[in-house]
Amino acid sequence: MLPARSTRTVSPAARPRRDFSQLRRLAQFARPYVPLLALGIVCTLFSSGLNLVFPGLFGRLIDASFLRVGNTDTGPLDRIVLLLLGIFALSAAFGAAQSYLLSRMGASVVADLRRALFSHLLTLSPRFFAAHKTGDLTSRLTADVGTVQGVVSTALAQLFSQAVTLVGGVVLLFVTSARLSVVTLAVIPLVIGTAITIGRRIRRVSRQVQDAIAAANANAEEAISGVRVVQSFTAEDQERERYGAGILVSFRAALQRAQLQALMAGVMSFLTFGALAVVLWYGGRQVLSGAITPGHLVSFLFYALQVGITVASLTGIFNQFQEALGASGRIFELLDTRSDLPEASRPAALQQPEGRVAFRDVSFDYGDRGDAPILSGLDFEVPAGQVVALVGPSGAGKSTLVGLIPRFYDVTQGQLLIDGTDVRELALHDLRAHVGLVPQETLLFSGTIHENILYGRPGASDAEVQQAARAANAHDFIVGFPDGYQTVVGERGVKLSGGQRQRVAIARALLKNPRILILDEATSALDSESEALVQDALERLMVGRTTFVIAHRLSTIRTAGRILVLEAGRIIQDGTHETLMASGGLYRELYEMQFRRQAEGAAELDRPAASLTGV
Ligand SMILES: Nc1ncnc2c1ncn2[C@@H]1O[C@H](COP(=O)(O)OP(=O)(O)OP(=O)(O)O)[C@@H](O)[C@H]1O
Repeated sequence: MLPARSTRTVSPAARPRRDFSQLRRLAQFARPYVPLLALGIVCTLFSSGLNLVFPGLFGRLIDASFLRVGNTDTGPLDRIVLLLLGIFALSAAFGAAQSYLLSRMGASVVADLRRALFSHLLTLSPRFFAAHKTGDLTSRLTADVGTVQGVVSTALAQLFSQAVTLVGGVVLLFVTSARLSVVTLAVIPLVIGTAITIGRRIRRVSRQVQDAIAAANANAEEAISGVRVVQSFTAEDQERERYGAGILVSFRAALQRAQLQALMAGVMSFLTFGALAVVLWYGGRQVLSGAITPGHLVSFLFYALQVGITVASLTGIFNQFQEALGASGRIFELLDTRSDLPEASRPAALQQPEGRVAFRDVSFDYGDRGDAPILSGLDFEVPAGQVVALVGPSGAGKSTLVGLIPRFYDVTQGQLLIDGTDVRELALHDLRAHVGLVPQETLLFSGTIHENILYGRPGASDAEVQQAARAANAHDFIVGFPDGYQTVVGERGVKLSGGQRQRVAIARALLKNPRILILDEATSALDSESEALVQDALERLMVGRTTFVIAHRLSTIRTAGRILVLEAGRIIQDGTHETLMASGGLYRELYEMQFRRQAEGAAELDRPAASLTGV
């Protein structure tokens, strides 16, 4: 949730300005579709203009027929009805064209808005995603943008046609009978006043509804993606309650909104039809006194009805706009969020880096805890091509350290240099193009194995994909599937085993061919054959690259060119396996503990993770 989002207060003077700027921003999204909009407006003018003709014709129809009882000449009546039919047909055709054109514009604007929002989300940093729940973000992409869509397409179309009808209707009211018009229009300030007062409250509550739905969505998203954990802890009731509580909040807010909308509709309806009754009474007296004909009164009533319906539906549209302003506020809030990883205005070039990495007196904290920094005083240099194993207790800061290299976070103090250039001076895209990442929890995207490997370098040939898969020891198991490389892996790769997923991820990294590699070795159980295949693939992947391994396996640690031992965010030992074993200290302790466990053959404990990085 964004901090203080729903409780933010806006001074009354600031609100209209903000509303206006939001509308202007929405309008900017509509700019490419101005021709469509213009054509839509022309159709609206015709369709609504034609609709304004018929009350006048109705009046003439009355005077030409009902008041001439006994007259056998039906010519005038026939002509008027034919004219009416023609007008209705034309108006319907223009109305349909208008509806299509403006809806098309709305759908286009909304598609652009969704694309812009998603594309912007992808530029935001891990810090942002750590602070926002996925469900809340997807809710903005779906529910909020959907609300805006309603307005941009249908409500906008209605707004134009109602505006034309309103202006035209009022003019024609005066033409038909100025006196009656004054009586009718006296009610309009009341209508507008009500619309503004209640509308404002509707908007506030609408935002509460959207906020509550987003929060509930976020819970649902977590529970669904972690459904195995939920089920294994038989925590279904707890999750039901949590989601139910969120939905209750949104339900209550929605009820409040419905009450306000109902109140608005009721008041509007009474004001409109009450005014009509008054007109009927006053107009009837004028007909009786012979001041106007019955046809005139009928025309007037139709115009008044049109104007009344228009005013009432305009207030409905006004409501919709209020809702959409609430939703677009939430959308623009996201679009306005800037990444906390500023891009250099003139980035240094990084075409074919060697892959030297240097930490210069680096300190780092996540900025959310006031106490000691997570990393402090890191000062070391890794020559190109060296394999560095990071070892240390859980929470020592190993993952945090490697996360600084692709700039998921910026150092709080000091400098991180690649080939002598501060990473903050490089274009983020260039930097990351040269850094490969094989995380512990391999994430594959739903799609085929081929697509997942190709992710490493879109545009690579089939032969290159296969070559990478072979080097990653993945080719054999892939061709063993009936669909081979076209096998669909399921969401997050669930249809593959842990070891298979890792090897696909290694193939993906091989295809990317980065100069710098970050490897978080998996701690999850792999049988020894699978582990040997993964290990073999990893060794091939590391060749010739500067590699940082968060090492859990004895074999990796022994063969690493260098070992850095981290404790509480500081490097306390730096050397090779042999030198560190010789000098004693934390490394030897961790190593011996693990070795002992392995020697004891304790099946559950013999995984290196338990001792070298997990104590
Ligand atoms: N996104 C985050 N926001 C705030 N604090 C974090 C974040 N990620 C990690 N931390 C904190 O930073 C510290 C170091 O965590 P880190 O994940 O780097 O340790 P680690 O050595 O990799 O541990 P492990 O071996 O258990 O994975 C921990 O105290 C952790 O709580």
